[in-house]
Amino acid sequence: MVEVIGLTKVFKNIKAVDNLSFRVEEGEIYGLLGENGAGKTTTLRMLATMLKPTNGTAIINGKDLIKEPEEIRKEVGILFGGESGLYDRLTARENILYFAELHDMDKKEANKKIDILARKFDMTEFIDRPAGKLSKGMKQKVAIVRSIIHDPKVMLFDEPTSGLDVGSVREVHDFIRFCKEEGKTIIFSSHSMSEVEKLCDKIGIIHKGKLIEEGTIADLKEKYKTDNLEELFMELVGEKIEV
Ligand SMILES: Nc1ncnc2c1ncn2[C@@H]1O[C@H](COP(=O)(O)OP(=O)(O)OP(=O)(O)O)[C@@H](O)[C@H]1O
Repeated sequence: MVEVIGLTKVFKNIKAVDNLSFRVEEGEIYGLLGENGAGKTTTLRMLATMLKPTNGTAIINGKDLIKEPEEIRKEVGILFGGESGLYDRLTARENILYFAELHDMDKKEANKKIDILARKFDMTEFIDRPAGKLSKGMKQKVAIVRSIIHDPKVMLFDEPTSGLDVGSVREVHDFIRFCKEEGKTIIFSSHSMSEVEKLCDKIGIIHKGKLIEEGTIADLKEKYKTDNLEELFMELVGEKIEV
């Protein structure tokens, strides 16, 4: 379970995230939807302890983000879109093992787990090849396994499909559904309502760092009397721009 409480991040004169609060239950996929610069990445980086909040906190599986960052790190996995951040000269396996070591995992155990996950995600053919020689989709699979090697209970996805082809997008979506089946708590950021609509149980619309609307797909359709959530999103965000 994740409960975000008044989370705020100020960079010099920019309030990137402004008093954000929302809650995600176990086994639920929460879609954080917003345009470029809305504050999605900053929110997820704070939840992953990669950035220190200016204010507010989050309770992740009973642990406090501010008071127990080391504990939170064990609970959380994060997958980014775009550059996968792998070391090109290391093999896919070595990249994952390096990350497993940072999480104090036993090397033998980690290797066993990599073999299981490599079979699951159809990676056995390239798991021992240098990451620099892999395609974008293959690299994203390596990043996927790296993100769950320590078996986190909470998964954060920051626009994980950006720059991928249709087949790879489907694989990432399948992985997100797999995480849900495993009972993980999932927060997924995107600027595409159709992508969020396909995957998420609940949506939070974020604009200029603030949560401006929240609900299930059915709730939002009912509230705004529309089936076209993409249009609704543009309207909500557009309205706020004019204010
Ligand atoms: N390290 C930083 N220093 C200064 N400003 C930053 C920093 N990181 C983000 N910002 C600013 O904070 C705001 C929110 O950025 P953020 O990356 O969280 O948005 P986003 O919703 O993830 O957008 P995108 O879809 O483009 O990734 C933007 O105005 C951005 O310029």
